[in-house]
Amino acid sequence: MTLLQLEGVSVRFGERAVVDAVDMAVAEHETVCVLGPSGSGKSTLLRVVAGLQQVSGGRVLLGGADQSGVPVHRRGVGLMFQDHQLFPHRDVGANVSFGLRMRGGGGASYAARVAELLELVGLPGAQGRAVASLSGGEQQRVALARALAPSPRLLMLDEPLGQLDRGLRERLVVELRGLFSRLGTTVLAVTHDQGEAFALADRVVVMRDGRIAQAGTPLEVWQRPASEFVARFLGFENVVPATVTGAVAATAWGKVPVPAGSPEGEQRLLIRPAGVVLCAAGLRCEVVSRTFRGNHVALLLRPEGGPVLEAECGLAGAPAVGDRVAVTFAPAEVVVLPPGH
Ligand SMILES: Nc1ncnc2c1ncn2[C@@H]1O[C@H](COP(=O)(O)OP(=O)(O)OP(=O)(O)O)[C@@H](O)[C@H]1O
Repeated sequence: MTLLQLEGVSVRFGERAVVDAVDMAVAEHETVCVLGPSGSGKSTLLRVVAGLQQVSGGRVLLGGADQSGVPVHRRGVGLMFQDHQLFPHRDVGANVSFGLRMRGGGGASYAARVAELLELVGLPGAQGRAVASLSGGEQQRVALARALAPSPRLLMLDEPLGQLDRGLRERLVVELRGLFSRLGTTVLAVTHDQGEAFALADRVVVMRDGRIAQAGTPLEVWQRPASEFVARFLGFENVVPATVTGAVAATAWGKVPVPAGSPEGEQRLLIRPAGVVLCAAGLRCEVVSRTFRGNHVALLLRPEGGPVLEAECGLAGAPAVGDRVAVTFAPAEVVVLPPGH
């Protein structure tokens, strides 16, 4: 069942279309992350769904009902912003119950519900704590409890973990995913951090200049970026012009095998770092840098021809900076990118 449907939604500020004829759907119980560089229109899209931003064209439907003219508080959506917007002078309990008061209802039941929500977000018994005494991560949990309090049919998160340090973000993202799947929450999140989006989402939507550049599962988008823009946005740097003939592409790095059925002719080629394989004989390179990344080593190589290459190798036997190595290319990690963009 589709919960949220955007049909040709546009938002123009003056001449400029910040959101440009976007079609998008979010199914019930699904988590969709909108991903894109700063200024690509992500927040504007969320604001449209929430009813905080008028559309210049198109429709927003929630549960099949057109939302034009429906005010924010009648849409049944929960919002959590980057700067969590907690009331600094109220305690945790008051901040969470604010979410319930907005909806109205019995005061007596608040205490039990607040306790339940704090339990849910991993802050049991924190009702009486001052907001100012909480760490950034704890404040984020309170903001989440507040957003979840009225049981919104759609929870919207804008850069939910934006200000937290990386370690904490990685932990919270796993917790959030578990929580949303337990609660069956439908989530629309926006972030510019692809790691966060990929960890959280069932489906990601990559935006560029107000348009959807690609939509798909994290795996689909990661494995088959639809354009050079998406590939580079995901952090892939090994992209070069190539002439594809059959199963081989001629590039500045020499001949590179491509997957069977790849389009022929003048193309752009992406080689994921895992596809740049150290070997005894092949394209000769010098190791410019190496970075430990937990379970592998990321290498930057300067080949004898062509631009620098990003490669990956195992921890054991990783070459040192300045070493001379040779590489070949694994076709499974090579993608012929569609032209344009
Ligand atoms: N009220 C407004 N009036 C004019 N321009 C606006 C307004 N709101 C947003 N914009 C512009 O629209 C563009 C998209 O903004 P938006 O906040 O949606 O992008 P974003 O992808 O969420 O970026 P970020 O990741 O930096 O938050 C930006 O260039 C912004 O300056």
